Amino acid sequence: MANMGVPLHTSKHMSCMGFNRVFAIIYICAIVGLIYHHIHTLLRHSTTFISLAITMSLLISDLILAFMWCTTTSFRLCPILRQVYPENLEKILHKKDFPAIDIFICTADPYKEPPMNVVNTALSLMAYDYPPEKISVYVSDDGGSELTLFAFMEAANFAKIWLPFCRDNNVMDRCPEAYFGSESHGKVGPETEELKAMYETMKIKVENVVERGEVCPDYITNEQQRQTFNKYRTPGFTHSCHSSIIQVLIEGAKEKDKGGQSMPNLVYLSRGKNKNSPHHFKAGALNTLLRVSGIMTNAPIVLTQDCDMYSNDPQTPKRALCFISDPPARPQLGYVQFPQRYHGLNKDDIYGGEFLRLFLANPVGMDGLQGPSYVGSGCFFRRRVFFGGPTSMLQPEIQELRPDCVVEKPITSEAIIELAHHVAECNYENNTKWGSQLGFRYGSLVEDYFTGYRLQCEGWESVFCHPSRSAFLGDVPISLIDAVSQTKRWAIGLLEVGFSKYIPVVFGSRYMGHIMGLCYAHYAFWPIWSIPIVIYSFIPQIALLNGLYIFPEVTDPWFLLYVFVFLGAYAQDCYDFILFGSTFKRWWNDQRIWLIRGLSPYLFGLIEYIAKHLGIATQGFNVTSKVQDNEQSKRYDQGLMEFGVHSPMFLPLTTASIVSLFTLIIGIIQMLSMWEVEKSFAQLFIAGFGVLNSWPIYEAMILRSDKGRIPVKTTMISICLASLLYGGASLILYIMC
Ligand SMILES: O=c1ccn([C@@H]2O[C@H](COP(=O)(O)OP(=O)(O)O[C@H]3O[C@H](CO)[C@@H](O)[C@H](O)[C@H]3O)[C@@H](O)[C@H]2O)c(=O)[nH]1
Ligand SMILES: [Mn+2]
Repeated sequence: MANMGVPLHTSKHMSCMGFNRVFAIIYICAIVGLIYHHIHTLLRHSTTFISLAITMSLLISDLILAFMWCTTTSFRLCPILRQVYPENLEKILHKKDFPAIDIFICTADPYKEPPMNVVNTALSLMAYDYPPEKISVYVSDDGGSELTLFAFMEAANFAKIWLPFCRDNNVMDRCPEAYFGSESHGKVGPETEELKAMYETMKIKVENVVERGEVCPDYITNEQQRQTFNKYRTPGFTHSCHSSIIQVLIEGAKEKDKGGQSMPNLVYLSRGKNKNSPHHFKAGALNTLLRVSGIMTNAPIVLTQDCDMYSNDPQTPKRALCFISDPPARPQLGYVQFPQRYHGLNKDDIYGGEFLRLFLANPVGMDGLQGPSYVGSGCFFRRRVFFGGPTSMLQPEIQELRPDCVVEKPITSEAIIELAHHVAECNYENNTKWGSQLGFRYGSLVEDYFTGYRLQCEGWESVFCHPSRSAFLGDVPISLIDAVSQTKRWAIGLLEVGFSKYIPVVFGSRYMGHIMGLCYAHYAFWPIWSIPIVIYSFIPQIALLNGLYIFPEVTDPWFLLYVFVFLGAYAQDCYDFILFGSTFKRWWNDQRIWLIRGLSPYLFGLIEYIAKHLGIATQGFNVTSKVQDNEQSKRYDQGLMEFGVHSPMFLPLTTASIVSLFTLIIGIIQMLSMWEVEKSFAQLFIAGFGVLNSWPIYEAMILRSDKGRIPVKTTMISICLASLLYGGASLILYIMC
């Protein structure tokens, strides 16, 4: 935009857009051809039950793959890249007119999310290069743990030195752990060493407390603190059953840092819970944060952060402001989303933890439409979006929570504290619109996706901002079981939206247009990828072992169509990766993890979702562990896949890899003895591709002896399953023919 000649942001279409559109048309023709071929085979050549069943399963697989390809393509039709110019901000908006920001940090379990890490995240955000009196940091502790509170009491003290230090030395890494762990801190001078020692002391103290599981008496310095900690020790207090606890740790208006400047507010909150009322996991925590912050500061801008996502760039709020303070550019702008990026990924990213598509490529694609979806962290919202659509404001149940209400009393005043406790109680939401029409939406384990989707359906737009220096950096799972468990939770959450009355292809398309509807459908139906992946991992192989050829011969022109469809999709996927700055090896690992997800978390997610609907099981929000085990980290850094434990989630993987290997060996022997490669080539190729992808699995089964290898039990069960599959299939064939 041009505001008095100085732009705050600019945008341009990505140069690949034209190519993407042309390629999409060609590829659609190929898909139509393929489906025609299947139907033709089905009607003409499927004379037996077996051939009918096989053709049907291939048809279903390819229909699902085609649908998913269409949804993926909708991200490629209108990608745009943006530039922001935060240096121009103050030419347009005076610093004193910057809007206030309420920052929310969620944590849920002091043993999976070490309080010291949460503290680091909070300190990095408090140290933003932004007027401190306009920042309030609210920490939500769903773990209801005195350990977390203790860590934050320590952090409040440390902040008084840390904030002026960052400001005076113009530090970039404002997360202490990152700063002291990097090279840059050596250059500043002796005061740094002193500060580092202080930080280490705090860290040891906090880690000590966590290890003991309680705050020991010598760490409690005054009567007020004792009373606070006693709240956690009253009889009947458990992390899932207690009344709300709110502690103002820094009252910005009253306290000054060591440099004499004002400070941001820092508020600790553990919402009330009891066993009989649902707490809605993170969405519930965020809504409580919205209300408590509404009562205390009611800033017009809200930033939500996961506890591991520390700030990597102090300019970030100003970048967000470049969009928010420029209403003509996007009149209905509801939020500015920064990508989730991670530190500590291993070189080739074996678990595809970067989620390049999810967090980078796809949002860039949606940015050219109505804007990216919300991904749970690193998102600056206008508070107003939580109270109805842009033109239809919804009233909250009490006046004080209106987004335009101005708070006049200090945050520690008795009236404010009392009301804050009241809105944080577990029964407060009964008979209100919270979670259905107000705030973050309930009903899905991926509250972020669901909330963003509902907001965009209400008419809100969004913007994707991804400066070259990552705005935030978080932790990634470093073992396969953690990675697949996380994806499984997402899969269940996504299906909860996909098969609800909000089904994106219908509901979303109606309110946002078909392309946006397809984008949202892409996520909602992620888990159904498991159907074709499972079919292609077993059927061609088992068929070949039984002498059935199910694809066109190499000399058949239809074979060329298969080659085009396969290579086209893979090559474009790889091209996208390189385009977004990744590497070939990372792409290769990403396509492997996609297959693994199809065989494991998507599949289990689908099954558990169905079980839940039949009333057999329920799923909670299993927090991803952010604790680093040294030995595990070492193996992760070497790029080894970490299995280590026996889990049913691994069985489809290991079984499929055994079946593929066996098929490849038998197939090659057959080929050498009969020279009939034309017929079996496609199936041999699929088995070979499976083997290539399964390499780390064979290694972990046979070659490795470290703790991360596949347990013998898992291998044994998979061998049995593979034999059963083969035996069962042969038996059916024998009976039917
Ligand atoms: O009952 C709960 C459960 C979780 N959390 C917090 O939610 C955040 C995300 O949890 P995590 O275990 O790290 O899940 P991830 O799968 O890594 O998170 C991704 O997926 C979630 C949806 O499943 C989103 O909420 C997140 O923002 C997104 O980063 C963490 O800060 C937790 O402390 C709560 O506050 N209360
Ligand atoms: Mn996380």
